[in-house]
Amino acid sequence: MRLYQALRNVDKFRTVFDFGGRDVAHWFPGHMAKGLKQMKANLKNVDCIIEIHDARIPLSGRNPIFQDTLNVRPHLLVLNKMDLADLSYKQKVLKKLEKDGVSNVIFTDCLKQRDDNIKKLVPMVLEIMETSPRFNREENRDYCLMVIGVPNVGKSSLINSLRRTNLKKGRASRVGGEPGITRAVLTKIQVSERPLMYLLDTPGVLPPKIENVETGMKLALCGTILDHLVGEDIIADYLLFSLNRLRKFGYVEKYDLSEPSDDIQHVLKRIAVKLGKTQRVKAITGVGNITVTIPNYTAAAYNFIRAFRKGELGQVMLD
Ligand SMILES: Nc1nc2c(ncn2[C@@H]2O[C@H](COP(=O)(O)OP(=O)(O)OP(=O)(O)O)[C@@H](O)[C@H]2O)c(=O)[nH]1
Repeated sequence: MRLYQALRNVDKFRTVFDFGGRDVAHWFPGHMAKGLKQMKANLKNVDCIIEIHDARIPLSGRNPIFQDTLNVRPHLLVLNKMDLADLSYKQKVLKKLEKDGVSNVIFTDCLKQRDDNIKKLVPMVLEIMETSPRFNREENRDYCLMVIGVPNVGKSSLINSLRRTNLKKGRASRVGGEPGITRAVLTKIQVSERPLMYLLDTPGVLPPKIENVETGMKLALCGTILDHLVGEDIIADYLLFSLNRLRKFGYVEKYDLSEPSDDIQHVLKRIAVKLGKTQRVKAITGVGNITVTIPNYTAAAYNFIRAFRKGELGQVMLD
């Protein structure tokens, strides 16, 4: 009976999120131009681009800056953090990506000690490369890959996971930079013996493409944009909105709520109380000073967002 009432309640929840006229222009600092320039300069030494993105937002935020290059160069899209994504949408996502011209896609979990998909990556890359012409590098017998992607999607983790899986050791032996590679910055790391395959050990960080505030908010939720630039309070509210929209009510039980709620202040208050995140503040009243206990909303918002990013509130597909 209570569940029935609670779900009826859910029907009255927000269906559209009010972004309050926020401007995303300053959400991404412009310091990445240097990295981009360097990446472009090194593309001539690269046979295949491994683009990595967050599996929870397979369509949002990918930077098309490399599109021109990607069109002519073998390209594999790795959708990482699959452990956090609702994979019941996998086929739909693959179809949509294929429609957009992205047909080489693999889902991975780079934190897993042994991820079968990571094992498949080198053979898949080889297959992609063998069916495409090699640009500028016909004479080379080894292959070189470059990992690119927006911040925090797991580029370094992918490189480590590839080393772990293919070289069976923690650290790969480094090889010196080839002429033409900016030696101080880019080093090649072997990831496979047969065929001989290397990847550039410094991943290329792309600024995400933020088409609108909602895309920006999804990127923020996944930890791609520094929280304080967007604001933890609004990220927490957008998280609550998204969980309700997707009917992912794990937060109700986790934080001892009586039912789903669309009111972020109410939810944060419950979280603060449950976690003991309260503050004692002095209040001056007509009858003297008293001390009152108030919830620490900021700490609660922080915890709510962290729990989501660790997968504790369920797997989601935000696109
Ligand atoms: N749940 C989960 N977390 C992951 C996975 N891969 C990476 N992470 C976590 O995501 C965070 C970012 O990973 P990094 O490998 O540093 O990402 P990056 O893209 O190199 O980050 P930048 O250098 O900031 O651009 C870390 O906390 C990782 O532990 C994954 O498959 N699943």
